[in-house]
Amino acid sequence: MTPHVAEDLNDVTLFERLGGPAGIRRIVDGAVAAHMENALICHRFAPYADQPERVEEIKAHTCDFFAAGSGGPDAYDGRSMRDAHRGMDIDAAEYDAAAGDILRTMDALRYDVETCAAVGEILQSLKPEITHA
Ligand code: HEM
Repeated sequence: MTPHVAEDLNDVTLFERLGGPAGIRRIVDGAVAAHMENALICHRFAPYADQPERVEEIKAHTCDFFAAGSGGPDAYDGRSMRDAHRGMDIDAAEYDAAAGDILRTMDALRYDVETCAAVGEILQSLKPEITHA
């Protein structure tokens, strides 16, 4: 491999490594399905079981948020993470459960270790905004 090619590979954004909008959507679909089965947090999502349109909206916003935050072309113009979770009083264990669902979903979808680690770092950075909002 020539140095030039190696440099180009390093320039690939996280958004591209996630597989763009389709890849992010697969992760969000898998993570939400996992949240529904996760004993620690399923009660947070249970009220939406009979609101498929609202679930679709939340998923779409989450995809847009991850796309913008990973270097995608479109800006995220939705609510801040603090505003989206305000009043829920999500604790650290619940947060870690949700983050674990996302990373296990990525593992199952066979994302490489570096890409999972990059998402893990972003999730850690969001924790103070989302917990006890
Ligand atoms: C892991 C990082 C997380 C991210 C990136 C994230 C992202 C989002 C986004 C973008 C929305 C949509 C807001 C909207 O439609 O305007 C949302 C809504 C929601 N999130 Fe999260 N979230 C995270 C963690 C959590 C956790 C840990 C819980 C609970 C255990 C949770 C529960 C919810 C619920 C119940 C809603 C729906 C709120 C509503 O109906 O307005 N989220 N989240």
